[in-house]
Amino acid sequence: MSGEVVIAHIGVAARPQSRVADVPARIALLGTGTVGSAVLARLAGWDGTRLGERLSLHYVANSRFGFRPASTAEAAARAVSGVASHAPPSLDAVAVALGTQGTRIVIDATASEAVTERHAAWLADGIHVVTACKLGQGTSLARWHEIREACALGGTRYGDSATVGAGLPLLRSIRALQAGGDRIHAIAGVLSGSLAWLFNHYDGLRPFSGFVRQARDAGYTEPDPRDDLSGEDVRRKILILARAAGVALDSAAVEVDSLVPQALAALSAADVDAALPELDAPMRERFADAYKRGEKLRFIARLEDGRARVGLQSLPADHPLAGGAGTDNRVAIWSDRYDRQPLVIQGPGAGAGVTAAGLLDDALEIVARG
Ligand SMILES: NC(=O)C1=CN([C@@H]2O[C@H](COP(=O)(O)OP(=O)(O)OC[C@H]3O[C@@H](n4cnc5c(N)ncnc54)[C@H](OP(=O)(O)O)[C@@H]3O)[C@@H](O)[C@H]2O)C=CC1
Ligand SMILES: N[C@@H](CC=O)C(=O)O
Repeated sequence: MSGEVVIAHIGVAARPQSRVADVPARIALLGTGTVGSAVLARLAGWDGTRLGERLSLHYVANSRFGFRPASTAEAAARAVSGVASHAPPSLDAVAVALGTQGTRIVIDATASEAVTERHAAWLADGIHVVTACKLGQGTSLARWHEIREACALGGTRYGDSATVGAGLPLLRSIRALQAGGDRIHAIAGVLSGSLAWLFNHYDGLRPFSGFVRQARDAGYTEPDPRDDLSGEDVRRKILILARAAGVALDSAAVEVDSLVPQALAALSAADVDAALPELDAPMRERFADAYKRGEKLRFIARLEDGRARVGLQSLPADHPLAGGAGTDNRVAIWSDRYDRQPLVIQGPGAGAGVTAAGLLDDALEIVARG
């Protein structure tokens, strides 16, 4: 029914929200790096298709400039060219560009604290947020609550599929189990795509630092690879999973065993690349110890009995969590129904294409639900 206005009530104390049927959702994309440019490419590939008709891009920004694109193809080209004549980026411009009517969605493909700080305000104002950034739900418990409350207030949704497993059906499965009355007992597995890739490729012969550079250049690491190597990225992911599973875990309650030597941790981001060889000797030693026992190194997160731990482990080669290839995440979930044999979910856990697809899946789901 073209032109019909629907009043949607989602969540507790939802604000009335108008939706004009058959009008595409208005999108703002923040971040045009590895993930953001793949979002633009996927959107541009949908031009003229049924999927493309559901989403309309109204604002694009990175840390250097922001603009209102004429089309997704133009946005993709301008974002890549980085033309200096664009206006500076503005987070205030996001809501203005999205307007006040219809379904409005911010896609956050940054790792920015400043952008994350806006999530709750957008949600409370009726703007949905779809994010690859883990700083919203994977840091303080207070912020996690703030986001839940803002969703309830604004009648909005927080699309988080890309925050864990780069869009793998992990959060979705945990929520589906709970919706069916299951309690989650434990979660364990490989949650970092870059660390999976590193330990699937490191051979103890060539320098570990060279593999880190390759993983960074392939777009698997965080903008600062120390966020992966320190276990911080995995801490955020296990927190997101734990909270989704009903365990209100505080960030400080996760025990994290970092791979980053003190000297490397203390450097500014600009000096990290040159200092990556600091990793080589300690990693060679850990690899050699595991190799002697016929074992494999895997960076594992575990949640059990309301406690979580994250760190590098040496596992027998036939251990269920030692499998997988490339950037594979491999996660086991124990619940009431999966009490002896866990549910295991495995697949690529980093990379531009899968992450962009996860973000746009969430955006399309919001559009479908209205
Ligand atoms: N890479 C992957 O495989 C995955 C990444 N993620 C998450 O996706 C997010 C993005 O990662 P990735 O694309 O690899 O990172 P990149 O460093 O490649 O891109 C980050 C982008 O964010 C932009 N940016 C930074 N600050 C702001 C700001 N205040 N406003 C607007 N844009 C800003 C940067 O601008 P500029 O271009 O000017 O530097 C850049 O375009 C991260 O949170 C990461 O954890 C999640 C799953 C998988
Ligand atoms: N740096 C992250 C990217 C996805 O979240 C990882 O290595 O898993």
